[in-house]
Amino acid sequence: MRPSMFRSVQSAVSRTSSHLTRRGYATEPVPERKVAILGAAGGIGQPLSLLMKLNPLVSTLSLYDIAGTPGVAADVSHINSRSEVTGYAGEEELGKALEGADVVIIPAGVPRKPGMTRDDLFNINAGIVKSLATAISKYCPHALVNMISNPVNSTVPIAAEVFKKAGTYDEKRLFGVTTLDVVRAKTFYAGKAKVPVADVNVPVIGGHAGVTILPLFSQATPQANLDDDVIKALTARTQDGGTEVVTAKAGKGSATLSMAYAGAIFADACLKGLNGVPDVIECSYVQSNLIAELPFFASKVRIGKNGVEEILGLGSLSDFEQQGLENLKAELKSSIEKGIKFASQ
Ligand SMILES: NC(=O)c1ccc[n+]([C@@H]2O[C@H](COP(=O)([O-])OP(=O)(O)OC[C@H]3O[C@@H](n4cnc5c(N)ncnc54)[C@H](O)[C@@H]3O)[C@@H](O)[C@H]2O)c1
Ligand SMILES: O=C(O)C[C@H](O)C(=O)O
Repeated sequence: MRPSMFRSVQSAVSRTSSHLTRRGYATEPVPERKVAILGAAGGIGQPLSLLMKLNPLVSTLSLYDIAGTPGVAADVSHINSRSEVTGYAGEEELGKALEGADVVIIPAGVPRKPGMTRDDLFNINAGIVKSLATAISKYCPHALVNMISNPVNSTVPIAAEVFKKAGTYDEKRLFGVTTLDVVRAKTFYAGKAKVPVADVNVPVIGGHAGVTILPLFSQATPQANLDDDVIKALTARTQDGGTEVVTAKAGKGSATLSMAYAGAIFADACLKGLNGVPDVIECSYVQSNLIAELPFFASKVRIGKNGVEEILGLGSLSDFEQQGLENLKAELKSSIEKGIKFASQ
């Protein structure tokens, strides 16, 4: 667990309802925040529900799925942390699940099996995302939306189109969650650079599938003089990280635990941004004008009270990364167009 998150979890467990620190001094009251998780009974949804229950910034935790959420909610609700937990099951309860949500996290949809690409999930997940986005535009149009469902490169444009049609689109409030790529890049880099993983930072740009995932190891900190072939191998491993897990799970799904961790980190950043914490910066796949032909692109973004406050520049890229950027454009462009076309039908 990231050290700051570990401290959050510790303080969640020790915090009282009157917001006293462990030493007993009164602190600033923490704002009320409702977080809804759509797909909460799934492989990602369950551990993500647990992690969000441990987050002291959450006051109401709303767990929605087509089935199974009352059990998940009953289970995590016994944890002695701040939030009140409610489970909602079935479409007729979706409105109640979403009403008043500040942050909506969406890990709903089918995962990959060995041999599949993320795009192979499009036919099923596009429809799921479209209907969930329609409900968000109706019940909590101002929420920050954290899209986890794959293919993220297309599901984010789908949600954007749905919101546009409903007249509720605010590009600052829609995020594709690419945090797992960053988490992987940090872990793999620390292993090769032989530096403490907790100190490592690596920006990951582009999108969230294969070559569209572009880690910028030239900007990794702490810097290490790794050979070109090591950087190439680290890049390939980060791009194939999801497939590595899908293969190892041998038909039983894709990354769930590491994704729940990554999703919890990103949602925590959104909550901190909403609460006015300064300098909250994470990589995310958002509407962007950094690359002319790619209306959605992952890069470092500053998250604030209204969502995306600033899209940070890409910084200087090595020749290898510059080539990687050229290589990802065609695939990312076509995934974006596929999502937009689907949602406009
Ligand atoms: N962004 C990322 O980095 C990342 C990482 C891992 C997985 N994923 C994606 O996340 C998605 C979920 O993965 P998983 O392993 O949790 O799958 P899962 O099958 O274990 O869980 C998905 C859950 O979604 C629910 N669901 C289906 N239709 C729904 C609807 N209309 N409304 C609400 N819930 C619905 C299912 O009932 C199930 O509980 C997949 O698309 C997967 O590819 C993304
Ligand atoms: O690889 C997958 O299908 C799931 C997810 O996108 C991941 O990166 O682990």
